[in-house]
Amino acid sequence: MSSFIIEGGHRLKGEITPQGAKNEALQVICAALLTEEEVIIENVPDILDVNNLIRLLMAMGVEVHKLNKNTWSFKAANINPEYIQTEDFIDKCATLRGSIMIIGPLLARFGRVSVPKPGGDKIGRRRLDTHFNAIQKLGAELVFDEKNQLFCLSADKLKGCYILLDEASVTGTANLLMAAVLTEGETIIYNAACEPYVEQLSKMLVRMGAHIEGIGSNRLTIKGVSRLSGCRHRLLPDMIEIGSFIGMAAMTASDITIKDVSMQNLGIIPESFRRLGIIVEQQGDDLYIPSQENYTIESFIDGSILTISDAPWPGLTPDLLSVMLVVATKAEGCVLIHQKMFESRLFFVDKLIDMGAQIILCDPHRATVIGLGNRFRLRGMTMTSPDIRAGISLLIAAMSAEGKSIIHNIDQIDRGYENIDIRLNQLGAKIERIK
Ligand SMILES: CC(=O)N[C@H]1[C@@H](OP(=O)(O)OP(=O)(O)OC[C@H]2O[C@@H](n3ccc(=O)[nH]c3=O)[C@H](O)[C@@H]2O)O[C@H](CO)[C@@H](O)[C@@H]1O
Ligand SMILES: C=C(OP(=O)(O)O)C(=O)O
Repeated sequence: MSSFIIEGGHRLKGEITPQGAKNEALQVICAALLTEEEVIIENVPDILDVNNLIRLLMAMGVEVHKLNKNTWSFKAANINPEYIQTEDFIDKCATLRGSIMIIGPLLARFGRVSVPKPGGDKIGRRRLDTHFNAIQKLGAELVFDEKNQLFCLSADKLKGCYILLDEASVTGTANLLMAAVLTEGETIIYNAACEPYVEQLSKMLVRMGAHIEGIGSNRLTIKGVSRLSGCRHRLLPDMIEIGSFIGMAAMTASDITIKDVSMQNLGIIPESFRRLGIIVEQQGDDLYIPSQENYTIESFIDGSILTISDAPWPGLTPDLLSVMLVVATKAEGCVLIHQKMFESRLFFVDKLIDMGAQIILCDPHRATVIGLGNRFRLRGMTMTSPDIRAGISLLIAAMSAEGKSIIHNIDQIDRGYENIDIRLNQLGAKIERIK
């Protein structure tokens, strides 16, 4: 496992361009399985999760070519049905959460698929009922092979119907949508996740020949077609990386411009950082974060302590709460961070407490941060990254801390941030990668 050695206290200056979005990449790469024709995807981030998914598709028999640094071509004309039964397939699926989204396309195209519990962050229970309950409504049969912990789905024929999701699951919506576009008849998905990445997937599917109405809303109406064609698709910038850079700039009192952020797809993210007192200026489609010595957390209008909590889109993404929590440790004022969706994502605060931050972990979902402003600087420390977003948050903490820090298990960061050490060092950070 690799580690980062970070020398804290360096301010960053300059411009940084966000990578293509990890969570969109995982959806649209799976969508390439829906057609025998070539699908070209641009702006693909060079990160562990995406590379693992590409490796999985290659092993399945998909013809894959890297056309240039961030552009890939996929042709799923000859998928090997036997490989999908092998241990190697199961092991590869288990490396990432996104692998669950091969179910919809493979079931719709080949009538059967078996997958293990997917990998991804260990941030609490991550059930898949929404995926399987919905796909069963389309007519698939589900058998859970307890001994091998495999979900086995089969269907002679899928048939469109009305489906009300029990929760607006992002990967669940994507999976069902990908099955529905090749399913006979009309499928209505209500309580669909409607974040920009699902919207992007829908637009891509329409370019491939699918009929989808209600794109961008939580009610999608799909009229199934018998085949889809190839297409070209470009990923949006990664909103979680953009948010991470905003937080990093604030914590290190840096002056940075985040280029080409696709402002209309950031939703409530810039405003949420503003509530922590951070100046986030829109300049065309860039975000400028000026160097700030101090920032003060707002209170609610009635004077009570601010709460920042996650909610399905257009609410605030849960993937940025760890970053916001770290940012609050250096602010003036108090905030309650309420992580509603995941139950084990806040445990990393013990490391921040060891660094000197004042945080009360109220329960697995809530932490109160008492910002210390400039009265105290975090101390550098040795720590291990438990998950992707805790990882980037600890990196931000280490960059602002006094002295040296070491972060182990940085695979967790590499899962979602492309060459983060190299890109941040170009702006003035001092991060060394050791194998
Ligand atoms: C590969 C990928 O795209 N991963 C993202 C995707 O995961 P993923 O699609 O796995 O997450 P889901 O949207 O299914 O749900 C995430 C968690 O939130 C809970 N939940 C969800 C919806 C809801 O209305 N109420 C509710 O409580 C679920 O029970 C679950 O514990 O969406 C999550 C929520 O934005 C993000 O954190 C992940 O980064
Ligand atoms: C939770 C995340 O990823 P995954 O769903 O892939 O585990 C994340 O990106 O923050």
